[in-house]
Amino acid sequence: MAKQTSPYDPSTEGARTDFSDQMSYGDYLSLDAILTAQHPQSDAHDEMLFIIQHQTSELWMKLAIREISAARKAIHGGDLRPAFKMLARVSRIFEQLNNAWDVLRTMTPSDYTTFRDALGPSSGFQSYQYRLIEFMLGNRNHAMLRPHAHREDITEMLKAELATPSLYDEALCLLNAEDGIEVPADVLNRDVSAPYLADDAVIAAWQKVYSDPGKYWSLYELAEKLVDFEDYFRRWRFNHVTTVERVIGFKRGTGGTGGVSYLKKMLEVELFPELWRVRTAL
Ligand code: HEM
Ligand SMILES: N[C@@H](CC(=O)c1ccccc1NC=O)C(=O)O
Repeated sequence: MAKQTSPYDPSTEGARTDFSDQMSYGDYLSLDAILTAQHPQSDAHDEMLFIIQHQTSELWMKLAIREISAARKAIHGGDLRPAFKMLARVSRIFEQLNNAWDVLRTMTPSDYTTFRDALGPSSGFQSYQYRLIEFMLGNRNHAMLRPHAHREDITEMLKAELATPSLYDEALCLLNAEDGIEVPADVLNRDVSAPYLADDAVIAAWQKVYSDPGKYWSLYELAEKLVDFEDYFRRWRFNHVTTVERVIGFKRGTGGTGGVSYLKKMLEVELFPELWRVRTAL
């Protein structure tokens, strides 16, 4: 007969068990707030998946914003090593977001239509953290402020970002600070709130860096970190549009856009245009 053993009790080796007046795991992480923040608008089984997918994406975006903001500050101060670490982390965050589409893809059009109407006019198009990330990276379109007009605090925050040099503006400023490399004054002194337009002289400046990586190693590494990040960002956009086509076909979006047609147009956006164009010149 098998010997009867009682379940192991971790408190015998000192595991703490009394949190009546000490901070516990749930206290530290505010789990009561997070785990009671799911409010499905229907009885559909898949709506919880949809909500948690978006909430976790917003949490990762919160971290990405913090890292991009700190990286931009470090680049501004010429302190590249911490900036590299933070940009590498942002790429990994987007890799995480890219992998998360695999979970959402388990939701079929039949599943989604059971609760799509309950979403009303709400849409990811109104994600202010997503818009902030786009603005920080330099994709600055004032029309994207409009869905936030009903929230003065968010509008102010997004407008403040539009008035701040983007991550790429800071990279170009550093590029210009390098001996023997020049970025045109009209690029450096541009209206930072306007969309960035590719410039041939900036391609030439990056070309110097890529033609002699040993001499310009820090700028070379910075450029590659930015390209790496844009690569992951493009993959996020592509995964999104492919999932959308798979789930709603060519229906209009709840946000009012053409849906897939709008998202395909967004695939054309280039964040760091000269870093892609310089490759043709090498
Ligand atoms: C079945 C899943 C999804 C569908 C069918 C869907 C559909 C759409 C559509 C049609 C748009 C265009 C705007 C509109 O008219 O509504 C859009 C935009 C957007 N969605 Fe989704 N989406 C899905 C999942 C997600 C997820 C998981 C996220 C992550 C946060 C997300 C974030 C966004 C963002 C940020 C935009 C604005 C993109 C831009 O302006 O470039 N969506 N989505
Ligand atoms: N735009 C989607 C709805 C949607 O996906 C959505 C709705 C509310 C909150 C987040 C969403 N995700 C991305 O747009 C649709 O047209 O079905």
